[in-house]
Amino acid sequence: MQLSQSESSDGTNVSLLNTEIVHQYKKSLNSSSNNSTTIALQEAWQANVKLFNKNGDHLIGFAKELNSSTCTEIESWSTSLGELPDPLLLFEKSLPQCKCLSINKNLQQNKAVDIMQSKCICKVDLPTQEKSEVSYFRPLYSENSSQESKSGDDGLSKSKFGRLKSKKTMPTSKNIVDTNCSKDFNMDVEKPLVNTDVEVDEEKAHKSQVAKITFKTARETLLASNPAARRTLGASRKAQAKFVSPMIGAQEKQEVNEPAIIDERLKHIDPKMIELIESEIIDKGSPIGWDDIAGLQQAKSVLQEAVVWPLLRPDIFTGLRRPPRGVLLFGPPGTGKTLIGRCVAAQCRATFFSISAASLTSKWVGDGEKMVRALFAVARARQPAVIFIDEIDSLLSQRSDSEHEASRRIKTEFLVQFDGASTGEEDRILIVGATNRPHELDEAARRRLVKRLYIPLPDFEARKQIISNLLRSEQHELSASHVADAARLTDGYSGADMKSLCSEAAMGPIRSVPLSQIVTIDRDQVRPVTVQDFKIALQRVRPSVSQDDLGQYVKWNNTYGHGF
Ligand SMILES: Nc1ncnc2c1ncn2[C@@H]1O[C@H](COP(=O)(O)OP(=O)(O)OP(=O)(O)O)[C@@H](O)[C@H]1O
Repeated sequence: MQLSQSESSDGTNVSLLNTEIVHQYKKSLNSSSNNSTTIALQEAWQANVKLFNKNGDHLIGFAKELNSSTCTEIESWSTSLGELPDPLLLFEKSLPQCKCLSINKNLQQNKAVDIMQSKCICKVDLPTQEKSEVSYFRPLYSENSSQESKSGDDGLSKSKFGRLKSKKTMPTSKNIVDTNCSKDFNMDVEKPLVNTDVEVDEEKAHKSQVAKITFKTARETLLASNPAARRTLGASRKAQAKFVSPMIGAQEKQEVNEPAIIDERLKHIDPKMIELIESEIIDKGSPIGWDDIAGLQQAKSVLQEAVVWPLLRPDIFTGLRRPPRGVLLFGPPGTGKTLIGRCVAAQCRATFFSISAASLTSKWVGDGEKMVRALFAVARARQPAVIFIDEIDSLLSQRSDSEHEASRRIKTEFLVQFDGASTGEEDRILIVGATNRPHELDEAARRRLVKRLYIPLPDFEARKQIISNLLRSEQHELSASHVADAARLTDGYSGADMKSLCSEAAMGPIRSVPLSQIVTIDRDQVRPVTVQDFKIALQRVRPSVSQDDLGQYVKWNNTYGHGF
């Protein structure tokens, strides 16, 4: 994504404060589907917020001066603008005001010029240190900007406030260059102010003040804090260019520790795939702790011992203590398998890659194989890493005659990569497979997923904990014994069912609000969740797992499971 469309010959990014850019920036921010880009854009946003807000008062004052004698709407406009935290809105609103129709009318009567000359608040000179921060403020799209810059003074002496005479519409990339506006904005603020001519002096001070408000693109912001990212951003990047993660934290870490290895491992990987993995597959949700997972004590302690400690201390878990590289979590749906995967990754301070096996064959049709290769390559570059494969049965199921050729190839590639990751002594990659259909896994998968842990339905204590945890963020009237009653009545419910139950109960207070008040009611006036709400919810939310299914899991666990 390219935000800045022009660079001056000396490499300085130049930009013009206009709605075109504001719009473009905003659009990029909203439409960015790529996490790395979004972060970079947000960095740019933050940088600009500071700049814009710092100068917001000045802009408002300036526009107010422009309008004060004529425009009746200016008072309410400036009042609301004064508190405006959003710099883009500020500019969207303030720039058109400078082109106020009534000003134009008054200009013809020479009134506005008088006002500006006598009252302009921009006479304040800048402290020397601040001047050095001031950057160019000239048309982004003008190829002749340097020329125009030279002629800027002339233009100004002819018509100091010529921009007010420009077209009523906001400048576009095309008309900016043609109007006096471009001359006015076209100033070299590093030139010393000339004190002999008071008018010119004021004018320059005014322009310096305005010129301080410089739009920073995402690229500029990112490069300022992370110069190495230059290699990954912008048009100069070739398809086979070395990958340098645009993530600022990760970048520093990689640069310092092992840049050569990372680049080497990703050399033959399609950069688009890497970007896709970075944005869609790496889970960046809030970290999960063991206490966030109710019950499942045995599974948790096995994982702690067999996986977390070894990943944290690879130096002492060697030889016979070498950890398994593959873990299988099996059990009914909604029992916390994904939660466990995320928790393990968080505890190991590992990058968590989460992918559904089904999406390899459907979402990335034709590219599944490449995606598997890229996934493991990125995981190697970002290790320690936990690769969580949901519905792993659909990837590693028993072979059948009807098996599609593409699926077979993905499966083969997966096993090759898996073996590569488990034999590499230095690699700290854990593959966690999750499935609701363990009996469909083939022998090759079973052999590789060494630790096979049954994740059953939550027991009474776990259900109590789930209800308590979920109610913590709600206003409610349930005592400990009420929670216990609800837990007793939910035998056979999965963790996900428990969550649905609590959500349903939490809707009770909302449903009791009269329809006419639903939009206006104060949050504090909504009544707390009651026992009665839970009773109603229990009639509506039923368990999703059948007893027959449970029997199958227990049987498979007895045969292949870890056996706790
Ligand atoms: N043991 C648990 N403790 C706390 N919450 C749980 C637990 N199990 C399930 N939940 C709740 O259920 C939701 C779904 O859990 P999760 O996605 O981990 O289940 P899953 O076993 O991976 O399901 P599936 O097999 O359908 O992918 C969680 O977001 C959480 O709110």
